[in-house]
Amino acid sequence: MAANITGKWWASTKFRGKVIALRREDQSVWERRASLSPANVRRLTRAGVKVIVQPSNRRAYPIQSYLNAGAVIQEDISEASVIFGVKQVPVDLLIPNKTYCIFSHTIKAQEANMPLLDAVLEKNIRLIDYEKLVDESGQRVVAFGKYAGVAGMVNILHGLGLRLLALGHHTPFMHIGPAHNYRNSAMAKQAVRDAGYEIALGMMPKSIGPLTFVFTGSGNVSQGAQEVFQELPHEYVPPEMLQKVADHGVGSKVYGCEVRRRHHLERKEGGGYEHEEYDNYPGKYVSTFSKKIAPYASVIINGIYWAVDSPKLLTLPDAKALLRPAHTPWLPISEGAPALPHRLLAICDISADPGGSIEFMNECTTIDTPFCLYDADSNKDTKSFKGPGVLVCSIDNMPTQLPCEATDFFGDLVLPYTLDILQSDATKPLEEYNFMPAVYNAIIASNGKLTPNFEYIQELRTMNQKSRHVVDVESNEMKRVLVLGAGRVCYPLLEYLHRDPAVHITLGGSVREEVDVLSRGMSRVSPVLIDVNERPDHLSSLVEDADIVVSLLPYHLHGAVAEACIERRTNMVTASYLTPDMAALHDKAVEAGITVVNEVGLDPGIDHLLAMECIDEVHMAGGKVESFVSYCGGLPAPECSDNPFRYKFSWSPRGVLLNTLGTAKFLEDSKAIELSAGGRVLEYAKNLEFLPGFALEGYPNRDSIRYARLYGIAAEAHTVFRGTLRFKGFTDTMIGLQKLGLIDPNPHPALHPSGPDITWRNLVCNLIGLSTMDVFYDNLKQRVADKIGADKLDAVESLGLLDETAVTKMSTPLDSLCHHLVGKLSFGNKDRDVVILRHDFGILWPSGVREQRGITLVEYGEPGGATAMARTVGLPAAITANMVMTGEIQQKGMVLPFSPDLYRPILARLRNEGIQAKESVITVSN
Ligand SMILES: NC(=O)c1ccc[n+]([C@@H]2O[C@H](COP(=O)([O-])OP(=O)(O)OC[C@H]3O[C@@H](n4cnc5c(N)ncnc54)[C@H](O)[C@@H]3O)[C@@H](O)[C@H]2O)c1
Ligand SMILES: N[C@@H](CCCCN[C@@H](CCC(=O)O)C(=O)O)C(=O)O
Repeated sequence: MAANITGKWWASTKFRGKVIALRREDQSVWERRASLSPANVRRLTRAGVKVIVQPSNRRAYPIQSYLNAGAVIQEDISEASVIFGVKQVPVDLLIPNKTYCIFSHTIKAQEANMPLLDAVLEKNIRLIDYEKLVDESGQRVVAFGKYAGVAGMVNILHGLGLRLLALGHHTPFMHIGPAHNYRNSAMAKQAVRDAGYEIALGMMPKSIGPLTFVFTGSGNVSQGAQEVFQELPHEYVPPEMLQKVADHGVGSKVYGCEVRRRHHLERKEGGGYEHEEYDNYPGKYVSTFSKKIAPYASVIINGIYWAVDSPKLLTLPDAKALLRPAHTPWLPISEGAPALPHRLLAICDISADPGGSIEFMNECTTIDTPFCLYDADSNKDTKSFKGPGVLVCSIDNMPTQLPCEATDFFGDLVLPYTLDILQSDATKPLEEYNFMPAVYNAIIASNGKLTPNFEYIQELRTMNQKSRHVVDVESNEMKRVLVLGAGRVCYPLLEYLHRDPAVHITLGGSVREEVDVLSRGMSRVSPVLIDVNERPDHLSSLVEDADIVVSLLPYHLHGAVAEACIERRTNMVTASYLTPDMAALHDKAVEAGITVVNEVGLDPGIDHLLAMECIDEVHMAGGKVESFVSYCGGLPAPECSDNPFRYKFSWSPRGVLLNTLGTAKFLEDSKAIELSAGGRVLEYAKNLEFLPGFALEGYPNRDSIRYARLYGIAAEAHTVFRGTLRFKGFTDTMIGLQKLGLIDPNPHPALHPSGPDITWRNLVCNLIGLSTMDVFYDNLKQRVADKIGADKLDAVESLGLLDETAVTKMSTPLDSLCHHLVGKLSFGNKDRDVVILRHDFGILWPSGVREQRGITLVEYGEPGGATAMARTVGLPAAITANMVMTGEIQQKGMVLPFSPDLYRPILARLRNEGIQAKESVITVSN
């Protein structure tokens, strides 16, 4: 209810003898406001109220003006029964048994202000919070909001000028200063108007295109901001027209768009918006702001009230999608008139809720440092105008930048309630008073207790304390990562995650030595022995204790881990292909609300990221990808390729061998080619010349046609091929072993672990069908040569497969051979590996020009240190895990890294780790 102060209230005798005080603000050096202006004080003193004003040279209204208004200026305010202030009061300055009217910031149980609330209760203070002075419809009746809007808009126009300059453009906004540089809002508006004349005269650079300003909310803040905006030559458009003006509007004015709830909120189920339902059940709604409105905004001025359970306007992943180049080929750009990096240039978050409606605003800026640049790829803020990102201004005390007007505005609103409040004597029971409902409902504490409406604060505190206690006790406020598998690619992942002191890692694996060795030297890595097949209960409890699981187990075990993650609602990351088993868990993962990111290693992984970066860029510029041929290999560096395979194991040996038996599908000149299992892929090997200094060959790897679809090039590409890279000689040797029957994953009676011992020579005799093992050695060699070709005999012999040494029997020929080869083909301490990844794109541009683009990544490992394979698998997986933990990836279910909000930040962070591909371009024809 609005208070009525009409009539000759000042003539009433009931105010005579009352004493109130206006305290000096001490919460911030910028705080120049007061809650009552000299004009307000004059009215009170005329009514016989004694108003004591504490001296302050910082207050914008000089002390003389309060003196002239009849106030008593003195340090000691203890005589007053009611003390008015703006911001929180230091605990030791709270005077017992008084009524205080302030913004206490305690109603959400804000931790920082709980000591203040405790002191209020202890000192028997009656606390009235302006934020809770509301009318019958729940609308706040006293607020500085309008001036937050005015100051915010001036600030963001000032920031926009500086940001555009850093991006290479002088604009009329350069002549607008920060709000506190102006004596009052009229002078600030004059500066805005002057900038507006220049805009109208066509002085905005053409290459930046039209500017659109989106205002969220329609309350005081938004209205204040729009008052300033309207000083520019402008046109308002409805949200549905925003895209059109963002693309094809003119530069001689700016465009405004006021976005109300109904424009972007819709029911999760069934769509539509209903005001009352939303007020009561905000959780039933989603916001389409990030998809339908934000992509067409140059500047967002956020002035909505945001409650914890209501949908966010912009999430962390939204920022990644928005901060990408806009497709505006019609703008006249050149080196001296560069294109903007993306359309969204600046956000003025006047709502200033860290982690709230603008999720990536995680700390308010200040009047001293009003701006930061938020870079979505690194998920970091910098206090700079230069570099990648969107400019954010989120000062939470903007009205104090225009202190006199803010004081006048607020004081006029609060004065009528002051008349009611000044009867208060905190020593007397609340029941003795008949406060007007607005005032009564704003009393948070009285007579040593929270008032009934605010008892929830105590519950909220208990809840907060409990959850903090759980965090403290159980995880020391740490993020808890469970890494499963302590094999060849694990170390760089651990090292990356362990850099964050707030991360604790549990490293689980079935081999004690592996988990112990890797945990050594990293204080926050705890080794745990676990066989995930044998101890599902143990797995489940480890998963329950984790915030995220990274599975670096052999890929056939990921399914069991994913089931445990679904059961325990824990997110998960793997570097492995999304197998049909894993894909089948998608719906369950969505239902459990968890994120499972797959294929974020090297191949699959970095290959996808680089492919998608190029494909999206080509598509954005109107081109087509006609062919995509990609090879990747984890190899020994050439100087370490001293064995018949020219190969050493830098990742799971069994996986390497099994892959030679897999099926493959690819598209070659519009013809789909399918290769059956059992070794056909090796027959398809061919020599490769893209790095002529290396003797490379390659053969098809799995189903490439699936990726044509997933990459979005199925309709335009005639060739899509993904292959495995080896040094020449690998496939010949492997074909030889296949022909001998050694690459066979099925059990063989001679290899039963509890059967009789057998030598490699005898096993080979058996496999090639010799009835006797007692065969003359030269004869055996001849028979082997007949079977596999004479050219492959040396390889078989030098691998010791014709020796009289015992086989470690592992049931199948493949596993027994794998065990044997691990001994022969492992990296020694002085060896190093190399990873080679090559993409060749055939691109057709709209002009008809054809281009051949090569993307090449060559990475060497450190002798005795991390292999290139481990770095290129472990780092993207670790970066992804980190992004899931920070909320940068929020998509639920089985996720692949094909969208820019994933591949851009992962690639950017890999570049920071020194992992960077090179690009070469050849224009082919016209
Ligand atoms: N995307 C890529 O580029 C890429 C590259 C390399 C590896 N990978 C994948 O990453 C994963 C790890 O590869 P790696 O080279 O480190 O493998 P690895 O064989 O060297 O290590 C596997 C680890 O899993 C452990 N393990 C095996 N069975 C287990 C069980 N039942 N319970 C608990 N632990 C068990 C082993 O002891 C070992 O620590 C594999 O799935 C692999 O296919 C992906
Ligand atoms: N194709 C290259 C690089 C392989 C990296 C390992 N990738 C595994 C992933 C298996 C998985 O975990 O799903 C593969 O088998 O290709 C090469 O063979 O040298």
